[in-house]
Amino acid sequence: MDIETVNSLSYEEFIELFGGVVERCPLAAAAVWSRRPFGCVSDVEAGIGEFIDSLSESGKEGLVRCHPDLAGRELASGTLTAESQREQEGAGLASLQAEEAAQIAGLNREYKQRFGFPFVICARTSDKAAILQQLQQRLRNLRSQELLHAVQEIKKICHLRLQDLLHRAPPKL
Ligand SMILES: NC(=O)N[C@H]1NC(=O)NC1=O
Repeated sequence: MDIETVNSLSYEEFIELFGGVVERCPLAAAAVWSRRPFGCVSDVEAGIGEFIDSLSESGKEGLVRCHPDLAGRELASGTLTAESQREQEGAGLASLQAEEAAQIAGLNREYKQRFGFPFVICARTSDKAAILQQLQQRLRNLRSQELLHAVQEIKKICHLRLQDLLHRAPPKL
């Protein structure tokens, strides 16, 4: 999809297409709408990045909380967003041994208790071993470091989701 196509989308079409690039936060796409026309496709990503950076600390925490647990209940029940389902399956989280699943669930719980938001990592640039290692390591961070880290991971997830969309054929909306 080229930039002319992106610029020609109505607000509703734009949100339908880009509303999920930040997990369960269509506001991120809605916030960049007024920046049209975009000069190039990476302007969309830059705009979303700036929107995220402009959030207050509690806003950033809210953004992190929009993310489902990795290998959590929603993966088991098939109620994740299509994007998250694909990402978690790709990292091997849908086929964990019972012991691995219990270990990740325990660490996710510990992480949430310590920081008050879920552990977020870009699953597509990771695998289950790296996720487990990162969970253990990041649990030792300060809360402020972790919030920054989680926001960086959200931007990576957003980048890859945008790449998927932009390399797709133009939408038939
Ligand atoms: N908790 C968490 O990291 N969730 C996610 N990571 C990812 O790549 N997709 C997600 O939904």
